[in-house]
Amino acid sequence: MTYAIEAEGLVKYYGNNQVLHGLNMNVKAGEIFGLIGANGAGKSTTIDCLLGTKKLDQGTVKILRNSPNPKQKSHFEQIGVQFQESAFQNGLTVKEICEITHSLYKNPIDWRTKLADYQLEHHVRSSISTLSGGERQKLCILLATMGQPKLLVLDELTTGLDPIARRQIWNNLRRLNDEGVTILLTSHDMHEIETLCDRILLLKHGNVFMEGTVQEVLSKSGAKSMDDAYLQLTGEGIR
Ligand SMILES: Nc1ncnc2c1ncn2[C@@H]1O[C@H](COP(=O)(O)OP(=O)(O)OP(=O)(O)O)[C@@H](O)[C@H]1O
Repeated sequence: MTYAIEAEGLVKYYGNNQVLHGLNMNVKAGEIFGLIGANGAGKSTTIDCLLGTKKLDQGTVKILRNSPNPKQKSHFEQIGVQFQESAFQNGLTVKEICEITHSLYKNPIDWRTKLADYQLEHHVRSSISTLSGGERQKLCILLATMGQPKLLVLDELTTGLDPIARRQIWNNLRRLNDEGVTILLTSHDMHEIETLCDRILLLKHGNVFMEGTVQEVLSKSGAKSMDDAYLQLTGEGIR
């Protein structure tokens, strides 16, 4: 079995607040893996620790068989990342940010041919600040794929996207996955998780609460949908 990510015993504190409590997590090469959990469960922190953009207090991570090191260009070129809030420099146009990102990689995609996949072809000369939230989100995902990554990491993938845009993104991700790209994503949209993910890990208070295929999680919970399974498993019913 080849793993794209192997993480063992992850511990992370912010000051005195322990956010990850010895988390173990493996993502198989070629799968779409969903990290789910309530607000504050530690999903973004986990992703940061896996990527090495935040320092672990304890534990080990192998990502594409190496220790995470965002400064090691040849390794990091293989990992495409879309963070929750992408900071764009003020005033840049779509074309400019694409050209800048393109120049960072050894084997970049021809981004102009991909704009239509993200419904951005009419926005090439638009300033990023004038894009809608959903358009900006799509641009983030396009930029994350610029270097032809082996692993794509997407934090809150389709937040703010309308149902059509969401499906367009899902199709794009499936296509990338069919081409061999491993995908790690977080989402609060259980329908999205059910539709896309081969396996999921439910994080609760910084530890594994449950993991398995969507089918396994559904049958363990006895629920018919991931939405119901999520509410039942976490016991976080609506009051
Ligand atoms: N830089 C930070 N400094 C201090 N505490 C932090 C920091 N970042 C996150 N936290 C805390 O760590 C906990 C986990 O946060 P994290 O962002 O990892 O959760 P999450 O599961 O991604 O949440 P959400 O679904 O709301 O995005 C939260 O209690 C949060 O307040």
